[in-house]
Amino acid sequence: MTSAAPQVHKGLAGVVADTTAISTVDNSTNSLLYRGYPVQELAQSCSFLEVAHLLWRGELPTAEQLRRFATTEASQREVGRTVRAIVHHTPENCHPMDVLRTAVSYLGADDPTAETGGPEVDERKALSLLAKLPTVVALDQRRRRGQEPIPPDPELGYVANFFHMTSGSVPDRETLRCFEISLILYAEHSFNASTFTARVVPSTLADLYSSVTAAIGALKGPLHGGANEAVMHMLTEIGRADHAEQWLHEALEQRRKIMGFGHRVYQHGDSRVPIMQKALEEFAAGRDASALMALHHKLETVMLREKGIHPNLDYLTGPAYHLMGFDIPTFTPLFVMSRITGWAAHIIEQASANSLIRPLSAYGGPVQRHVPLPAQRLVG
Ligand SMILES: CC(=O)SCCNC(=O)CCNC(=O)[C@H](O)C(C)(C)COP(=O)(O)OP(=O)(O)OC[C@H]1O[C@@H](n2cnc3c(N)ncnc32)[C@H](O)[C@@H]1OP(=O)(O)O
Ligand SMILES: O=C([O-])CC(=O)C(=O)O
Repeated sequence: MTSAAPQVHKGLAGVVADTTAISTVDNSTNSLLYRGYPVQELAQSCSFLEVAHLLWRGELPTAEQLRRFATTEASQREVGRTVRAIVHHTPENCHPMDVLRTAVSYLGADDPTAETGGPEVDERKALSLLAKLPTVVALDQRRRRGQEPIPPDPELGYVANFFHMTSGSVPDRETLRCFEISLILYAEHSFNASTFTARVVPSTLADLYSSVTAAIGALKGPLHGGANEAVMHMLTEIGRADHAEQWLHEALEQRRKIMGFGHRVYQHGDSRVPIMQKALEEFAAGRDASALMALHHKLETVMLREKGIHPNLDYLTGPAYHLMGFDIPTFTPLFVMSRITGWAAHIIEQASANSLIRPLSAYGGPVQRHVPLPAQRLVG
């Protein structure tokens, strides 16, 4: 008697892999809660560091807790000589995500407590990465532009310091706020591919740096975090609003995936899009952005009409980061600067109630056969 073929859940679609108390994405209401708070409310009135504290400790900080959290972050932004050398010597034609992944891997090797576990130790490592990742991203963008590095300024807030390190100046309030909103929206999104990766690694009892290194690799691809870059490449390829309709028809005919559209969880639109749309429109209003915004709007309208598929967050952050002056290959590293918060929260949660993550597979290879003798197989 043969047993029934196991049911395969390709891409783990629809599979509930574990319980989490960190966030929930509700497709039926298009809502997203971080530790119970609607992301709309967090984006409206909180700073990114408050959200990081919320994700890691479960509660928004008091004024004193926030002061201590921000002081520790500001004091840890410097990276040592070896990390600066890693950034400097990694080939310029590699992707900045490769540089970031390598830098995090090195930071793990350089931390004598890397193998030590426990939520407090892991949160300390995560805060150190939260502080250092912007420094690495800024160093890399500047060396690719042939510019001298700018050291972090501990007197500046997290977002202002990042702009200072990349461009040498702190932009206006609208730019800072639009960027901060993007970080809050990118911070956490339940069991997405990179976060699931971040949980698989510590499920073997490996350390936080190994987990973050692997998660950076998972975020890089254009079906996930890499889409924010792909959106801007696509908009550049289309060029003008009056080209959008024909371009889209041809792309769909060639069965191309339209970057920045669709989502595994949301069928009726990404809960974060309206918030980011408003932030982008307010930010773009005072800038010379009307041609890009017209193209952006047109493509979205035609895509919805032709395919009924809504944009995701990357469709908004791509042009926002472009208008803020970041180079396109830096966009996914900006996502990493934010998602380190969600990844670390999940790493800590996974460790607190661990079970090795090891699914089954259905076998689809050849039936059992026997290795021929050398005289029979090593011929020709
Ligand atoms: C922050 C983030 O990571 S958000 C996601 C960022 N990624 C992107 O923007 C890349 C473009 N989008 C996609 O590739 C997909 O929508 C994903 C990967 C995000 C989700 O994929 P899945 O849930 O596996 O859906 P899948 O790719 O099977 O799509 C289902 C159907 O919708 C179509 N579809 C979904 N997204 C798109 C798209 N962006 N362009 C064209 N068609 C699409 C598929 O072709 C498929 O149609 P079919 O059933 O006729 O073959
Ligand atoms: O949830 C997902 O699959 C992808 C996503 O939007 C995210 O990680 O922010």
